[in-house]
Amino acid sequence: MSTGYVYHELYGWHDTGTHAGLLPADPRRGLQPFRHFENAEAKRRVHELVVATGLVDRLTRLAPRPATDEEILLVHTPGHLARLVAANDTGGDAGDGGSPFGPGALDIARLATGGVIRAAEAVVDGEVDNSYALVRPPGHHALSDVGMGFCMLANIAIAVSAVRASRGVERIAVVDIDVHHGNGTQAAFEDDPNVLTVSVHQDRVFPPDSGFVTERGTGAGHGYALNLPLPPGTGNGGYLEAMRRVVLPALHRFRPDLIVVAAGFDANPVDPLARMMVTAGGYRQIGRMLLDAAAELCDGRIAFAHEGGYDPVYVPFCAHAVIEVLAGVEQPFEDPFGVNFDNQGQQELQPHQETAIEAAEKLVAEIG
Ligand SMILES: Cc1nn(C)c(C)c1/N=N/c1ccc(/C=C/C(=O)NO)cc1
Ligand SMILES: [Zn+2]
Repeated sequence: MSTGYVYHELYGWHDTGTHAGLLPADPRRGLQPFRHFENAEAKRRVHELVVATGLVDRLTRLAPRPATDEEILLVHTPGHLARLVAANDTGGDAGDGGSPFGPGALDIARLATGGVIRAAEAVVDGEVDNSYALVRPPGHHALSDVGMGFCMLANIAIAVSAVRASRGVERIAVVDIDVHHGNGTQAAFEDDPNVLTVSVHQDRVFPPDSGFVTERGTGAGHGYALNLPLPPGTGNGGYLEAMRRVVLPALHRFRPDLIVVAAGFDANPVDPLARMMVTAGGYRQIGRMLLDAAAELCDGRIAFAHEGGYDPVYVPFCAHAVIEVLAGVEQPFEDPFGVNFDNQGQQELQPHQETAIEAAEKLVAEIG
């Protein structure tokens, strides 16, 4: 099993400044300066754990390249790119006031997008069996004409469009396990029946009023967007049931040629930006299920792109667990927090979670 791995030190240099977590510091509003939640720490520490455990020696390092204007414009408007180019010397905000960036950020964002493209291309070309792109800034909230939710460029939507254009890949499924709704990826392929987008997320955390089970895609794409908003507090039991009853059946009906995973780990029990309880062991099982689906449906072709996940201590164990599965590691590295989190009350599937799952499960049969 060969697993491609993309990481570059420049991803850690993306400067999101000293917001008070999410909002610009402002003494008049009582907002004391503090690092932005989307800072380098969690992702840099994922890489450090991958190196320190020796897992990196079992991976095939793939060097990222900057996404070209042409690739970016497959998804984004010229106006959006022009605004990012214009702000590249001074720094600015991706568009929603909560997504700041420093000088040169567009260069890093292009490298993140290009890293996901490289990871996807390597899988399609058979250079590796599967891949993991540990990139920053994230991308799954970026819309064609505006960035948001810490995202400047729609990394996965651009990579999906790029491999379709350059390699003629027909049917691509994007599974978004980030705890926030993958609104940007969904919007990019809203009317496209050849791209299935499935997002499992905490109900209405971000973007606000987004990710309802009623959002199904439009026109020819109706039925090819699937949303499963889960209640706060959902743990491994709820997530694995969502995988078994919604995500995997949807993939089997859609029969993709390639699976791309928006791998956010902010559904973990100690993440500052959500309220779920998925452990590294839970993520390991989710990764296993997705890898098995790829093996059954598309010769194992699956590429993961890192999205959110903000706790610098625990996210490394969650991402490491998934990368171990991709690399076929038999003896997983132990999660030192796992026992504690597994023993938390109500980790198993709860009735109100099953109700949410049933609502999405009904829609799977409509995937053509
Ligand atoms: C609260 C609040 N107040 N205001 C004004 C804003 C802008 C607020 N939250 N913004 C958020 C909250 C969460 C995210 C998560 C992103 C992610 O991890 N995606 O995967 C992004 C922005
Ligand atoms: Zn997220």
